[in-house]
Amino acid sequence: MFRLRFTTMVEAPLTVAFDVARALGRPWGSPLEELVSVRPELDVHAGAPGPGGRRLTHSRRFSATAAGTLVEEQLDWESAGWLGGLRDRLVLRRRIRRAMRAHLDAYAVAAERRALDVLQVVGAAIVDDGRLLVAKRAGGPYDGLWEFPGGKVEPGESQLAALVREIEEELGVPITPEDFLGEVLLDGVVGGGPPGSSTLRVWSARLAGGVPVAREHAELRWVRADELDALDWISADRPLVPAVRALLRDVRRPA
Ligand SMILES: Nc1nc2c([nH]c(=O)n2[C@H]2C[C@H](O)[C@@H](COP(=O)(O)OP(=O)(O)OP(=O)(O)O)O2)c(=O)[nH]1
Repeated sequence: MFRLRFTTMVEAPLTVAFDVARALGRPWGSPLEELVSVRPELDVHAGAPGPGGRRLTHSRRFSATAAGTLVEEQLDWESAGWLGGLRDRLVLRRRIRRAMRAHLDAYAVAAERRALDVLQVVGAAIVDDGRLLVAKRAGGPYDGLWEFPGGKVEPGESQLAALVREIEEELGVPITPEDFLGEVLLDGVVGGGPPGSSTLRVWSARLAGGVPVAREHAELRWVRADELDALDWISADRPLVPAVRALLRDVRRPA
């Protein structure tokens, strides 16, 4: 058996990175059978490409980072017999590595191009004195639910520039974004792109002056870590609550 690992960083939301990877398939002819598919985190396929009784398992993991989606791939190759194993190691491994590299370069370009058609939402987990600033939506389908202040990234705008602009518009204050906290899938169509493609990416942030005012929200509230669970969040945001809780605990820990 031999194993090959590849990593690719894609400037695209998790959903786009996952969907484009699935659509492009793999750089060899024979189809593999799906073993696991957890959109947008994990995709595992296995099968016997070509003659000789070899078995190949191909796993792809997708994780959100500040720079985009990190795609980690692993190929586990079981050869038929001792001689087959030697031949596969000497010849096939190099060939697969080359084919995968070309495939992954093309994949990154395709995913980044597709990402331009998908509307992206950014949010700020603004912390101060061990508390998080949460905002209650006013009107629309999420009326009365709590969220991270933020909004949609405009075409050509960087995500962090959009975050700073949205907070200035919504709360009337400047912020300094800090650490990337995570990315979650948004429900339905946020606007533009196929349904289910948009995600919310959240950064921790600090106030850089002033006092936040609810210009567009029904209410703003500073909450402690132990109050997070009880809030009536937009349901898409809930998976981010543990990261926010950890953030508030870190902030409170003495240096
Ligand atoms: N800002 C924000 N939006 C969220 C969160 N969770 C969530 O599902 N959303 C959804 C609600 C909206 O469909 C979309 C963000 O739209 P928005 O209305 O806040 O954006 P925007 O300020 O740019 O709005 P607009 O001027 O274009 O109407 O993302 C969240 O925590 N924060």
